[in-house]
Amino acid sequence: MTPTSRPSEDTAALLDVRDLRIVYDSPRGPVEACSGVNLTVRPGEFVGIVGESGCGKSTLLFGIAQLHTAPARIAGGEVLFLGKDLVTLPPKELGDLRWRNLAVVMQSAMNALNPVRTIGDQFEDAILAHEKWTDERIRERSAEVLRLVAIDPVHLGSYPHQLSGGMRQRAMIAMALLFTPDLIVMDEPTSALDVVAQRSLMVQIKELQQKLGFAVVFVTHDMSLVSHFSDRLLVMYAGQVVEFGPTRTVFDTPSHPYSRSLLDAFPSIRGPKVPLLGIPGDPPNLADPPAGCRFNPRCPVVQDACRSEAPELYPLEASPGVQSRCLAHRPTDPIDISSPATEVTAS
Ligand SMILES: Nc1ncnc2c1ncn2[C@@H]1O[C@H](COP(=O)(O)OP(=O)(O)OP(=O)(O)O)[C@@H](O)[C@H]1O
Repeated sequence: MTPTSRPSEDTAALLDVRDLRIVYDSPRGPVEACSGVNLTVRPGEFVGIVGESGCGKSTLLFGIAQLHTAPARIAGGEVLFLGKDLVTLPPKELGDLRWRNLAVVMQSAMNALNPVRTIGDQFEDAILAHEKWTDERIRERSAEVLRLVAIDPVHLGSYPHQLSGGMRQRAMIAMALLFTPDLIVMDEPTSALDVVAQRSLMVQIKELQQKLGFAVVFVTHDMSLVSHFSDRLLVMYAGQVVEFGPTRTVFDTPSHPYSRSLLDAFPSIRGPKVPLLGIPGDPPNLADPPAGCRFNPRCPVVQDACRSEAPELYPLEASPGVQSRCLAHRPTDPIDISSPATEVTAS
């Protein structure tokens, strides 16, 4: 990847992911699920990551937290967090940073929590892995973080199966808050919940974030879910960042044709009723992505150049803070996508 793919150095960044490449080694060859991802997160910022299933969102999160396991491996790049590169950090130092400075909340609390240990025991394990606190201090802190997520501390004595799905997710968030980390990465923490519980959990995460000041990287495939809660939105497609910018701007005036298609595929809760447009075709096989722009076989405004020239992530002069991976946005010789699209090859 060339330096032009990294248009904005962000010296104030808490997390600075640089040209990260994550590969799954499969019997049929390497599958690059993250292809040169650049991403910055500032202290206290809420960054949403959206994209269709299989575009590499979870892989990226696992890579950021260095929780990836074989057959996944980091094939290049850096994950700078609090000035340290997590990719090369010795396991002991990485272990010290996790929970204390960087916490992770995964999709299903039922899988992440140990079913045969009480919530309180699991909080205690997490604390004792880092601190030699007294039993009383552990109890106090555990009760405090449960209260923060509106769960009665009496549930420190409960087993995960005794809590509702929403409570389990909130208990996981409480656990992530034990040391008030600088950053919490969340992989679809609301996806197993009904829409009402989803919204209430999102509101709660946002309130906690504003109160405690931690930054959030939040992965979802639901663009509308993060629209009200994130400061910046990163749109991923086929292992690459295709658009990154202030959420309102990306939402109101999406620049990349994929972002536009993704928005058209979700209903607006309050806006006028419009027919939902699906995105034709499927995301590509990452073992053999298409030449040129990876979205070209499905792009409604594809031009001939898109089939052979791979776009970089270009900063948009007209939209400060927005970057787009579309040849229409390259600073020199941008292509014209206003004319009717040539034939879309996706079925
Ligand atoms: N164990 C594996 N072996 C080979 N390839 C894999 C493996 N796990 C994931 N992949 C590849 O990585 C790509 C990205 O997967 P990932 O789970 O990160 O996507 P995602 O955007 O998080 O999807 P979802 O929204 O469904 O969770 C997949 O399309 C797949 O090609």
